[in-house]
Amino acid sequence: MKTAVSHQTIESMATPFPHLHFPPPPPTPTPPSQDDLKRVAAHRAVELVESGMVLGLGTGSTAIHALDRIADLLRRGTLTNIVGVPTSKKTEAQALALGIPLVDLNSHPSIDLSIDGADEVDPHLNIVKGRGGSLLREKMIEGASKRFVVIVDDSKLVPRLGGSGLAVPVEIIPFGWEYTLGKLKKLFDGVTGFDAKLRMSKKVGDVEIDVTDNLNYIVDLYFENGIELDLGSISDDILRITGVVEHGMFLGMATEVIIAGKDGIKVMKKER
Ligand SMILES: O=C(CO)[C@H](O)[C@H](O)COP(=O)(O)O
Repeated sequence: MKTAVSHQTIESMATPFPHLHFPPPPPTPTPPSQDDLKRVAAHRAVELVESGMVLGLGTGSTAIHALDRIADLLRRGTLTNIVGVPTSKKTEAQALALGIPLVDLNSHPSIDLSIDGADEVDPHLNIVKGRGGSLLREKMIEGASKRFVVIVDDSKLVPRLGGSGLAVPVEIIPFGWEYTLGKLKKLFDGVTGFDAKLRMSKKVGDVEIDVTDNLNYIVDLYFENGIELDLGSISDDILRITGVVEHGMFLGMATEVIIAGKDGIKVMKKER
């Protein structure tokens, strides 16, 4: 009893109008997560999809948001008669699970619109792709597209390719891989901070070489200061090495890049 009285006294002292009930202050808004930003960029890109289109379906944690949205619009009947060309086996499985009808590049060599993520985007809309290992199919499908829309959160913007410290991937054939790796190392001999490594993947209790959907290997090229050389020339030089299948620099291919940041969406468009 004594305790209750003294408690009320303290409360009355703390609140000048103890009979009034004040609602709790509104919660401070939490900043969007990186995944929220990826979703925002993806949903904006899907606004470009029209019924009847042939779509290139990208690979990765950003592209999956586009797939989800397309599937949702198909279910609602807002979009009809869409077919997708998947850029990887993983995307193929995801699209099938979501009920997106699929075709392939052989039957549909001209694609209306491709939507895909990227690892890096430079100010000229050149991009690096292939951290997920799907660079070859992505480059074929996105290269066959009338419109290629890249969707990223703003952490992917770099002043020059290679500048994020992530790799520029190169897909090579398994035969003689050490020879091809050696040739790639020689190409950038003398470039400060350069390194090249065969991509390894961890399997349960074991370490194994990463194998692409095309049963090839990947060499990751690291440029400590980003690529300071002419991108077109080094693209040609890499592709000239016998044993190299393709690299992950997509130069001049993106028609637009949709960038989501905490302050909103920015769209960079290729100059015509
Ligand atoms: O090129 C890719 C896969 O080969 C991906 O698009 C790229 O790695 C970006 O992935 P994420 O959206 O998960 O960051």
